[in-house]
Amino acid sequence: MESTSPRQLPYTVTVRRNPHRRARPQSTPATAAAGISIPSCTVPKVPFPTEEILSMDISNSKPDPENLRVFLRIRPLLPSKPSDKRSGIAGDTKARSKNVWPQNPANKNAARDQKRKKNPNAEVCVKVNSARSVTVSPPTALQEPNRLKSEVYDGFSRVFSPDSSQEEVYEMMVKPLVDDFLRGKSGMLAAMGPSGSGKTHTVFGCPREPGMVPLALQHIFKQIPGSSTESLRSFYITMFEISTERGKAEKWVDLSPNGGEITMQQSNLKGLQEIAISDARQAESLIAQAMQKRATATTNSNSQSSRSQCIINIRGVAGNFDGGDNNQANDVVLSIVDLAGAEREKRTGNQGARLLESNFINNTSMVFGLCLRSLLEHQKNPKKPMQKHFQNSLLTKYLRDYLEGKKRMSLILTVKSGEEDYRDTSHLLRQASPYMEIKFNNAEDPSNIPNKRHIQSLSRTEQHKRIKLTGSDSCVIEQEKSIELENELSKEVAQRICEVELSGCSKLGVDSSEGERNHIITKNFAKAVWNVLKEYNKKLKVADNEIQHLRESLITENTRYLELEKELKDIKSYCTCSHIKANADQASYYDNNSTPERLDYTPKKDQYIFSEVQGFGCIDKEPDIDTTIIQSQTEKQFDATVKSSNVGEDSASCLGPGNTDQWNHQICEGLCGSGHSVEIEDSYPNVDAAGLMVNSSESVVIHRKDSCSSVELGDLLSEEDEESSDVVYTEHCNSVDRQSRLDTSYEALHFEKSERRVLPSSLSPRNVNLDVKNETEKSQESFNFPTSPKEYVATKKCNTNDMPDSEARVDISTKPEKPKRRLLPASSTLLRNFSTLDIEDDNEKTRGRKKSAAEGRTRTQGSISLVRLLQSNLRI
Ligand SMILES: Nc1ncnc2c1ncn2[C@@H]1O[C@H](COP(=O)(O)OP(=O)(O)OP(=O)(O)O)[C@@H](O)[C@H]1O
Repeated sequence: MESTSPRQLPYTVTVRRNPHRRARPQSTPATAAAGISIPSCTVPKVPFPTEEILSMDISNSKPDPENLRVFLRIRPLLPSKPSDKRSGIAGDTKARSKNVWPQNPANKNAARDQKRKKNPNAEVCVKVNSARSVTVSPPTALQEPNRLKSEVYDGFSRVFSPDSSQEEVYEMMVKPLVDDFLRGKSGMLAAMGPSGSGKTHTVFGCPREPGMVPLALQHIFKQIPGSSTESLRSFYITMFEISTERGKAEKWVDLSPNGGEITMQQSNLKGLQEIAISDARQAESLIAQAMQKRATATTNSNSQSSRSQCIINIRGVAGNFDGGDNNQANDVVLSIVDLAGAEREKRTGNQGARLLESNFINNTSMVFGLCLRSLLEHQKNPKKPMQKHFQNSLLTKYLRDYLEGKKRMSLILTVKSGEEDYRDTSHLLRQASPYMEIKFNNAEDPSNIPNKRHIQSLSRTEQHKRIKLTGSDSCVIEQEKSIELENELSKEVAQRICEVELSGCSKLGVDSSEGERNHIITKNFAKAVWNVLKEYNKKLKVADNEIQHLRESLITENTRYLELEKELKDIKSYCTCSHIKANADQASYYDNNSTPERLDYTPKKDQYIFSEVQGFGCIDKEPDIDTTIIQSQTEKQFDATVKSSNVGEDSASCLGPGNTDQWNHQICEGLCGSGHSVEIEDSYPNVDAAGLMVNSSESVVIHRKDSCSSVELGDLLSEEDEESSDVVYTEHCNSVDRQSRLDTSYEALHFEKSERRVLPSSLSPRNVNLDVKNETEKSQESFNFPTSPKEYVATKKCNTNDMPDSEARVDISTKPEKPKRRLLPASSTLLRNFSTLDIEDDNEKTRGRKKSAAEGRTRTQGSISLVRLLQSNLRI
């Protein structure tokens, strides 16, 4: 797996927990034809790891989605003032103070201030844990009755402590947005928080402490001379608010110097003045004028509480400002939203119009929060559609793209740290802290990915009047652009897209286009595929080496097989008759050099031959010994049926007592002349005469008589032409006492005729007593007969190739096998009759015995006569 187990790829991706079961390796056609299976070395088929490739982590190809950045700023505890008035802001404080309830909170605030002076940290509900975490603790008075506990909120992009300055907040929160804006990336910053928590202070600030907008403008125009912002050569600013008229309806108000009420058509604001800005000072002046127009009111929470949602848009345009060639397709917008703070009726004590405003403000804040919550839930569970909460307020309608995650935005949460502000602070953090999980996966960049909607919006935007500010006073209203200009802009947009894709764009690190992202994905995928192919190439090389090794092994095995086959043929050739005939000369060599050692060259075969020779004795050796009967050694071995394929086929030796030598010699010569070898043992010179009959193919039955030795060669000639190599030795010495000396009178050593046998026998004279046992022992010592069963079996196997095991078994204790009946030719019958000396007594001698098949035959009169004649002629 895993199989040999496949190698792990370098970009290992766990694709299969349970590796696929691999099919058994199938033998190739070549090996199948050769009948050779190579299971262990067969290279398993490995499927192409498509899943692995697809599951590879190509981290560089897809940037991590950007989360919604949520900041938290804690307003410091401020000493209460009888009347909070901001310089430069016109307000009817007298009129508003009438609506504030309770009418005179000064006494209450004074007591609180004294308490705070004694212990500034005693009444703080928010404590900063770290740069990203805060703990909100309920006041002591609320802990036990309401069972409130401290809450820890973590994960903020940044937590600004009460001591943090505007510059610090700007550097950490707004400056990145401005930098992105200058690089062509739009963004929005929205300030949320309860009333009086410092939203307006953070966004706009005051002359001593300028807020984010003035600092951003200073940053923008300060960076223009540099090279990094040369792409954005002109900027425009729009300022407007969403307020309510007596709480009944929302309205758009243009906060520009000459602005008025505007309307919204679809997603566009009709009548909104866009003021071109050339420097930071000009822009700050416009902001100041806008703040004077903004609706504010005095509440118990804030002496100058904002009663509307204020939006500031700074649009950057590429190209020359003065030339009028505004390429709005590449516009980027930096939006800063100052939301009206949610208010609690009990705390604010609003009544009448303030109360209606408060409801509008709270409703807008609620819808704004619902939109973000819906976006978050949709991102967590895509099956859950986003609710269209944005339709419930003008603010959310305008900020739809941001609230649906299509554009990047940031949130700054402002809270008050006083213990009386615990509920507002806790509510805001519980509501807004989950927004940190919102991701901008499909954030569009209108500067680089223009779409139809964007172009349409641009065309509509061009219809608006533009206010060109050459100073603090002058303004120039630009004429409407024609449709032809729109087409030209579209062409230029297309060219710009091509340039960005081809040149790689200098903004690659910041804003990778879709084409570049696809290119990176394709590139990494190609790398992954290339690595996989390299691994497979290595595997193929290893497999080739194994195949080569197996081929060499196969060749070696074939060669070895051929050698073994050749050896087997040689062995078979040794076991055949023809081979023995071919080795007749070697047998003669034994005749002349009959030493036991030399007979061992083919021990399994020649031992038997030698045993026969041993039993047969020699014709011309030591005539003083009449007869030596050498039984084949180990009567027990040869008493049973011994099958041998080679023994006795060709060897024959005849011994005859005295006057029978000549005849026997003739017999021997006849046998030898017929191609049979005669095995003559020299190691037994005392053998005087013996009746020896060797059957070349089948069997020889020797009957010893007192008068003379007679040899019955009944089967000799009859089976001469048979090619059977099996020889069965069967020796039955029915009348011989193996433990006693042989009686001088010949006892018939009757060897029952068996199918194949050679019975070594020798006839000794009457006066000669021969200890058969001694001879047997001597022969065993002299010759290497297979005395052990194992050796015997080995010998048997060597000599009887075609013999069944059942026939090859040696059963010593069992009865001798009955000779099989055979039809003998006439010559065999004749010879057998001839070998029977006592014709008349034949029937009497066989009386009481088990009649053999041959003896059972009736002789014809002619054969009897012929036998008598031969006997008389041969003087037997
Ligand atoms: N960080 C601060 N440091 C000093 N004074 C602050 C800070 N934040 C707010 N203030 C003061 O607190 C008062 C209320 O602030 P601000 O008007 O900005 O609240 P707000 O959130 O805008 O309230 P509203 O929603 O009602 O408009 C102001 O007088 C302001 O000067």
